[in-house]
Amino acid sequence: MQLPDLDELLARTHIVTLPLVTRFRGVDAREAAIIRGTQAWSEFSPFLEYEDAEAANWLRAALEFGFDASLPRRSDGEVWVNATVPAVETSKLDSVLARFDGCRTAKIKVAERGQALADDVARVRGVRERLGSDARLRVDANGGWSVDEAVQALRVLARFDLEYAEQPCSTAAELVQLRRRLVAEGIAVPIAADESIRKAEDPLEVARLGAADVIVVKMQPLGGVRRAAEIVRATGLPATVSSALDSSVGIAMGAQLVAALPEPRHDAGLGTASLLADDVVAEPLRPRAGRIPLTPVAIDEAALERLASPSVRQDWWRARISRCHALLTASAGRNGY
Ligand SMILES: O=C(O)CCC(=O)c1ccccc1C(=O)O
Ligand SMILES: [Mg+2]
Repeated sequence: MQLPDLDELLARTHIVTLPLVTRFRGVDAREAAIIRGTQAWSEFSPFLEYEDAEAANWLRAALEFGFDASLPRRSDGEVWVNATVPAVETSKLDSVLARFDGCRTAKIKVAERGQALADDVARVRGVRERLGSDARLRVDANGGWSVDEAVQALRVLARFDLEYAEQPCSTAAELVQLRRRLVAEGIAVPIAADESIRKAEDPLEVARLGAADVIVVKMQPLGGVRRAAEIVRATGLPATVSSALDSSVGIAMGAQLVAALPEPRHDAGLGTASLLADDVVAEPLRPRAGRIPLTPVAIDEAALERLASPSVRQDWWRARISRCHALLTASAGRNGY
């Protein structure tokens, strides 16, 4: 695939600020670059604190999706998604869950800084009570527990029957230790790796070490549909595709990764358009009857204007895209793009 040159890429780019319904990952709004590709609308939205070397992978994903005519694209069918429950108080659970129509799986954030295990227990119990015994519940600690804390927490949370615990501890080595301790203590909670895949120098280390039962894959940080699918294949582990709290454009990119993976598939963390108070498409990809469609999204040009970021933020993003584009161009000889 030919990289679009920088001027063309920037001319095709809109920088937007999307307000969130509920605070998530410590922010109230999500900034994103929405790109009119030659093949599809595409998104570039690495988190603000990420360095260029890491953000360049996200640009690679955006370019593949927007400009690569040889990327297979499915427009029929649907993707099952999970409800994503931020680390809210139990009094907010009804209003959060109401945004995830028909979801049979929920992922609940736990180990939030400043909260206690009792808060996590109350939240998981509250979701179990509301969704019933047939629902699959996962928790995501974002690496917030030590091995001891994770054993203690999962011993209690296992009562609510967990599909898995995502990134309970921060390093792959800790996940290995934790899995041994859980087996030794008869605590039946599978472990999923997220940050240990998407932020690792070597995303296959998790599989080699036996650090996880499931891997979480996000198409932007892993450099696109093909690279992410290849990582899943190479690990040989079951995968959950998830968003990085993207606009509906990024969600549609994630849905194509789901479609590229073999079945059976875990319900995907692609219900997160429901956490946004505004979006760049006419019909946001919010779950209905627990699913989102694979049809290409229709951009709302008026929304791109309404949500346009302040000019200092536009300048910041355009400079970031320029630097990441230069990094990709420099490595294009080896990687194709
Ligand atoms: O997987 C989901 O349900 C939603 C996506 C999500 O949780 C997430 C979104 C942005 C950044 C990090 C994460 C995460 O999985 O840790
Ligand atoms: Mg996670």
